[in-house]
Order: sequence, then C-alpha cells, then structure tokens
Amino acid sequence: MSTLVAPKKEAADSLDNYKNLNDNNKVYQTKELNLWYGSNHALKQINLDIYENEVTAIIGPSGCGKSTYIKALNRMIEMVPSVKTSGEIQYRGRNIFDKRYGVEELRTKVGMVFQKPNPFPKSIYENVVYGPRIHGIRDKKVLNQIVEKSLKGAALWDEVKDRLQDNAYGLSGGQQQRLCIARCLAIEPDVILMDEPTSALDPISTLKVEELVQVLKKEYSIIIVTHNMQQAARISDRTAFFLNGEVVEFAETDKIFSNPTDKRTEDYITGRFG
Ligand SMILES: Nc1ncnc2c1ncn2[C@@H]1O[C@H](COP(=O)(O)OP(=O)(O)OP(=O)(O)O)[C@@H](O)[C@H]1O
Repeated sequence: MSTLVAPKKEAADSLDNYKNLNDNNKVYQTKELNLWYGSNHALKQINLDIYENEVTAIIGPSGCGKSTYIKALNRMIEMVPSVKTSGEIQYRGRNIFDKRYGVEELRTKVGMVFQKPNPFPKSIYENVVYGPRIHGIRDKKVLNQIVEKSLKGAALWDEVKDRLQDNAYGLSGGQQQRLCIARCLAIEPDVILMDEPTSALDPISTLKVEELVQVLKKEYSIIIVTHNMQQAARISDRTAFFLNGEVVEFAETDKIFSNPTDKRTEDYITGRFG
C-alpha cells in the first residue's frame, strides 16, 4: 500500500527501537477499561499501554472518547458524578482506581495541559510556583530555581525572563500555552497529558509547542489528544485510533499512517470520515 501520510522515520528503525520493550518501559497499562456517563457507555474494553519517553497520540472523530480516556489517566474524570468505571488503569504497576491510591499523589506524577491555555490571573512567576508552593516549598531561592528551570524547559525563559512579575494574561496565546507547560513541569511530573494543546494556537506557536514536545519526551512520557493527523504523524511514536469509545487500532505511528491494519483507520486518516 502507498504511504497515506508521510511517516516520520523508517519502519525498520522503529522495529529495532521497540523490540526490547518490556513491562518496565510501560508507564500506563490500561486493562479492559469501561467507562459510563450514566447510561452512555463512553469507553469500551480499552486495552492500551503507554511507553515511557515516547509521545503517544490519541486520534479519532469528535465524541469517540479521546478526552474521556486521558481524563481517566489522572482521575479527573471523577469530578463527573455520573461516571462509573470497570477494569483497571495501572500507573507504574499500581491500579489508580484502588481506594488506597490518593488522587493527589497521582497528580503530582501526572501533569495536564488543556486545549485552551488557562494561566491563573497572576504573574508569570506566580503561575509557575503555584504547584511547588502547594507542595510546601517556601524557600525563595529554590522557587527561583524552579521558575528558571521550568520556563527554560518550556522554551519560554528567554522571552519572559525580564518580566516575570508581569501578569500572565499579557502573554500571547502561544506563550500562555508554554507557560501552562512550564507550570506543569514545575511539579516535576513523570507523565504529561495534553488535550489538543495546539488547537487554539496559530501555526508558528503550534510549531513551537510541537518542537517542545519532541524535546520533553527525552525526560517525560507524553500522551497527546489531537485532531490534527499531520501533527500526530509528525510528533508521535505510537498512535491509538479511537472510534465510538473503542480502540480500533494501536500501533507505531509509522504503521498507522502508512499501512494501517483496519479499514476504518485508513478511512479516518485519509479523511473519508470524521
Ligand atoms: N461530562 C460529561 N458528562 C456526560 N457525558 C459526557 C461528558 N463528557 C463527555 N461525555 C460524552 O462521552 C462521549 C465521549 O466524549 P469525549 O469528550 O471523551 O470525546 P472526544 O473524542 O474527546 O471528543 P472531541 O474530539 O469532540 O473533544 C460523548 O458521547 C460525550 O457526549
């Protein structure tokens, strides 16, 4: 079959890269996960592994359960009272739905960046130190170091280092989104969940965030929901295609975009529906 969307790298390379993977490389293991909003069965028998230091893209048409799935990964989904689940999501080998698993503990390991940049109406500095302060860090010198490190990590430091006390709302949309990434890095997470992080951004800001994701994956494991197929093909290592609450196909991104197994995946990535 001909290539449908330009693959990022040769499939042969990626086979070599992945053949040594075992359970220790898995950050998340989702086993037979079902989720209902009341009577709406939104996630059906999901089995999905997330590997460390990779970017995993979640694609699929509107309403197929992408956001629901990533909000399950940090238990944000619990904020919806009608939600019921069955099955397991293991994070580093522990079932996150276990009653003894504290949600705060999970959220210090799993940061999230949303579709629309959502900085607090505070200074750039205060946005970044918010999480560390909640975790009890008071030492000004340490907080200053965290601010510099996080803003550098989010590729924003050079643009804001001389105006850290300015209100975050004065930044451009793209800068605000990188500030939200910096706020996330400040708690030193293990995983970063991104729910359509570039959909509200212009092409140049989008490119900056995409480049940033490529750098961040060296230290973090990233799961990104995107409607942008080119973006998934450009930046992810693996892609899961969701449809009607099910995972139709989950494979290396090169495979999904050049030689998908399921006809429905091919139809979706070639724009025949969705
Ligand atoms: N808070 C909620 N309460 C009730 N139903 C919900 C809630 N959030 C989502 N749903 C339902 O769950 C299903 C999956 O929605 P979800 O937002 O996860 O899809 P999605 O693939 O992320 O969509 P989009 O691409 O449009 O953001 C839909 O039927 C939706 O109506």
